[in-house]
Amino acid sequence: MTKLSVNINKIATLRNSRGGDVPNVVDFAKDVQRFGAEGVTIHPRPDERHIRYQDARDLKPVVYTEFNIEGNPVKSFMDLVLEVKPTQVTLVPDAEDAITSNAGWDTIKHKDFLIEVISEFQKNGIRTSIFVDPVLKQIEGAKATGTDRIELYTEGFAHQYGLGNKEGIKPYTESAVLANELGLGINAGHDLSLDNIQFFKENIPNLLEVSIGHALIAESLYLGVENVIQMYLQRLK
Ligand SMILES: CC(=O)[C@@H](O)[C@H](O)COP(=O)(O)O
Ligand SMILES: NCC(=O)COP(=O)(O)O
Repeated sequence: MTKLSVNINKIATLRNSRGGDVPNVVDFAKDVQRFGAEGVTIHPRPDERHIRYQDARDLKPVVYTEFNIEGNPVKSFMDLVLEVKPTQVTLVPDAEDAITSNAGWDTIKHKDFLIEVISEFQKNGIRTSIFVDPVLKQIEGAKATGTDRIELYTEGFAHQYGLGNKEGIKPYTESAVLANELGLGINAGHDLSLDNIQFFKENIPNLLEVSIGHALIAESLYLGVENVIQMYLQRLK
């Protein structure tokens, strides 16, 4: 059984574009859980261009499924996560000016740093996951950090799958087999979608959780727009 955690960053992006509170991210989080989502993911960035630090605090009392906060463990992020105490923190080595996450950790180079921050979160009862590329030595390196889980960075798979190349799954399957042998839990995310999720799941043994945002929100727009247009037309008769 693989849990679906909905990343609601894009809802905050839409809200921020008008400066008000529509759509409301807390209501959206309540609704995705009502509709069956098994987790809510946010990825606050230091510039707060979508999810704001205050959103994390406001979401804490309403997220009764798994609450996953992702981000680069700079001091302000660490303080926030230690205050909010989500179910899981996912550490992502994203540069401040990156449009979106674009690489996993070098778990060998940053081993000491990761050991330190991971143990701090674990001491506070927060499960840890670290964002990694599907590279065997990076999975071994992840094990050495003491993390509970890894999150496989799936952009490469999604890109290849979109081009019709199913071989792109291979490094992910091999990484998952190794992670299972090492006793690491396996999450995955980035550019997963209705098109590629089933194939991905079928090829990853013991996939515990996926976090999906960009495609899921875009798909919701496409799949909902007909209904909403009919509702407007009804009111304009
Ligand atoms: C780690 C990861 O792949 C996602 O959290 C992704 O980075 C979403 O962040 P943005 O919504 O800022 O693209
Ligand atoms: N961890 C991945 C995530 O939360 C969502 O990534 P995306 O679906 O917005 O690419």
